[in-house]
Amino acid sequence: MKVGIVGAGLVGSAAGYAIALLGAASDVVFVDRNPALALAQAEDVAHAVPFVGSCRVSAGDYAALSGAGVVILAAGVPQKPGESRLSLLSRNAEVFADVIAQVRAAAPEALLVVASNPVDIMTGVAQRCSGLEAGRVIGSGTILDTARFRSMVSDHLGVAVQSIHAAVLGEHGDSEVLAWSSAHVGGEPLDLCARELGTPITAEVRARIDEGVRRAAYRIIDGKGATWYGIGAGLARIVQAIRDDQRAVLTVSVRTPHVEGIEDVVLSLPRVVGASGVSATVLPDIAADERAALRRSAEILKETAGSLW
Ligand SMILES: NC(=O)C1=CN([C@@H]2O[C@H](COP(=O)(O)OP(=O)(O)OC[C@H]3O[C@@H](n4cnc5c(N)ncnc54)[C@H](O)[C@@H]3O)[C@@H](O)[C@H]2O)C=CC1
Ligand SMILES: CC(=O)C(=O)O
Repeated sequence: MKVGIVGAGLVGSAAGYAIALLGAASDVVFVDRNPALALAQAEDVAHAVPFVGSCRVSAGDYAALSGAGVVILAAGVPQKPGESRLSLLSRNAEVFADVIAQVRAAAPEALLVVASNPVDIMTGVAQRCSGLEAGRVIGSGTILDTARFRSMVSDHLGVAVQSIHAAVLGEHGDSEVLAWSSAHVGGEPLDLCARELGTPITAEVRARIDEGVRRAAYRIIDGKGATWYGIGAGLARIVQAIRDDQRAVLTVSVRTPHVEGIEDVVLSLPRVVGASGVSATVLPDIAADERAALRRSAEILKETAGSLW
């Protein structure tokens, strides 16, 4: 499968690198309004491929996206230190108005995978501009926050991250909801397992992990200006699920008719992801306070999106 990446900056190039190393695509094509950057990223990523396998990596204009099964949208501006994701909306909505029509003309069959922030709202903008059905326009949403959550729980318990099943729901941003009540470790409820291991989830532990996940992007941006490796791998994971029709359950963002009483909102829930995009949602059985927080997150996204779609 050919994967196009529009926006060959830090996130786009990290996604291309992860896709190439994982062998998640036969071809990766970078497109950027700065063609010299796209070409340089393609050349650099291509030089990693001989160490691991085979993937053709190139750069081009929109026409080069022809035949792509997936196009990742990572164009636009990132946050500055201290800035929230939602503050990027008007600037990145303008970028998408320019990009989506050209992507659709070049690659009409492609599923769109959105990374640009605020990713939930940008996913709604991409869905509206593209005219594609909702499940074919997938925001990376909280796939990264879920990875951060699982990683911190794994560190706390001293258990492999692959054995931690836990999800972050709602906005990819400040109002996101860590679904503690539905978290499991190797099939056992998290609280029970944590007590058995002698590493209970006390109120302090919970607050530390909640803050650690919710503030991760701010911390990393303070330290190195941007985040890219985590989301690069998350985008590659979505591409794998589509390419292999895995029907994997991933926390990604799509336009959703109803969430906790809020209608027509774009946010993350655990979704079944395969060759046709998102085909179903698996709503976890979460505690009442988490449901209320999910409703609040949906309200914030709905209010911020305003009349964008
Ligand atoms: N969803 C997530 O979890 C994450 C999302 N992001 C978001 O990803 C986006 C990209 O971030 P970075 O790669 O760090 O930024 P960057 O500035 O390194 O790259 C953005 C690229 O977009 C290109 N671009 C801008 N307008 C364009 C247009 N009209 N057509 C084609 N290309 C255009 C720029 O030339 C640049 O190369 C930001 O909105 C950022 O907030 C960043 C990290 C995680
Ligand atoms: C920047 C961003 O959205 C993140 O790292 O979560």
